[in-house]
Amino acid sequence: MTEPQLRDATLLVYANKQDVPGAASAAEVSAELGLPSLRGRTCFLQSCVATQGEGLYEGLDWLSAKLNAA
Ligand SMILES: Nc1nc2c(ncn2[C@@H]2O[C@H](COP(=O)(O)OP(=O)(O)OP(=O)(O)O)[C@@H](O)[C@H]2O)c(=O)[nH]1
Repeated sequence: MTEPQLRDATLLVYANKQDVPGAASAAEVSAELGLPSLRGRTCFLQSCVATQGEGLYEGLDWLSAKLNAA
């Protein structure tokens, strides 16, 4: 995401399997990916439990809003 060619990219990251004991938290995933240090980039990390559908639409709603605004 730091590459100049990706300056207009929109990135949605799912931190999945939040129901699994010991799963990396959303904050841990974000830190591991270096998202907090990204400047001037459009990205969002959504925690989710894919098998139960939790968090999926929230992430897609964010993505949809960003793409519609672009
Ligand atoms: N408990 C739990 N299991 C999940 C979740 N999402 C996916 N799984 C399970 O994880 C297994 C692997 O799912 P895949 O869709 O094959 O994902 P993958 O990327 O190929 O494999 P992984 O790296 O294990 O996620 C399947 O048994 C899924 O049912 C979740 O949110 N919670």
